[in-house]
Amino acid sequence: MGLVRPRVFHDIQAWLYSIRLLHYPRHVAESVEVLITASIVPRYAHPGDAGADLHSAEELVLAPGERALVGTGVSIALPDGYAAFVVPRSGLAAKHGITIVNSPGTVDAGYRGEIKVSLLNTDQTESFAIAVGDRIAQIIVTPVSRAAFIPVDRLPDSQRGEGGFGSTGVRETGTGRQTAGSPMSGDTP
Ligand SMILES: O=c1ccn([C@H]2C[C@H](O)[C@@H](COP(=O)(O)OP(=O)(O)OP(=O)(O)O)O2)c(=O)[nH]1
Repeated sequence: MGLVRPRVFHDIQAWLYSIRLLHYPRHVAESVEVLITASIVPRYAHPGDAGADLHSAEELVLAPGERALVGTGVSIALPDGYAAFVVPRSGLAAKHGITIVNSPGTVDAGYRGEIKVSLLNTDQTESFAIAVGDRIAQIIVTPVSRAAFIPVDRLPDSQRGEGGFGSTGVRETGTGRQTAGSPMSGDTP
């Protein structure tokens, strides 16, 4: 069982990390080699970033509410047991309402075609112009398990049971306030 330390201990520890008297534990994840053909090779902007930026290979304008499948000029060969996920950039989403229709887009290990991004302009009034080379999305490469699905008549019990789709509400419980969730099958009353 882990040692339970008071909150003040962790606050002091965080301060020692910030003034570099203690070294924050570093976990250097193993990197994986991914063969690529690309007009612009995706790049991680900072150490520790999960996603590498994908660039547009096309020039286009997305009108308000419009979507388009945009080429990136990138094709990859992932090792078996890996997948890549194409996900939105938070800055484009927050500033311009640009998102990805099928986020996360799944790139299979066996796919050798060009990676494309299904961009959507959710802004109701502003068009969004994209130039060749603009960073339009990011790609996350990660190991994936392949499931062996085993049909059974009954699933084992669990604490969550069938509760889902907002069954725990929105507000923190234990504050004496009513949570905002609506009862769903599997909820406790
Ligand atoms: O955002 C995405 C999503 C997918 N793909 C590519 C890679 C992926 O391996 C392939 C097929 O994707 P998916 O399996 O999601 O598409 P599908 O609609 O099920 O088509 P398919 O019948 O070809 O599998 O398309 C992209 O380039 N960008």
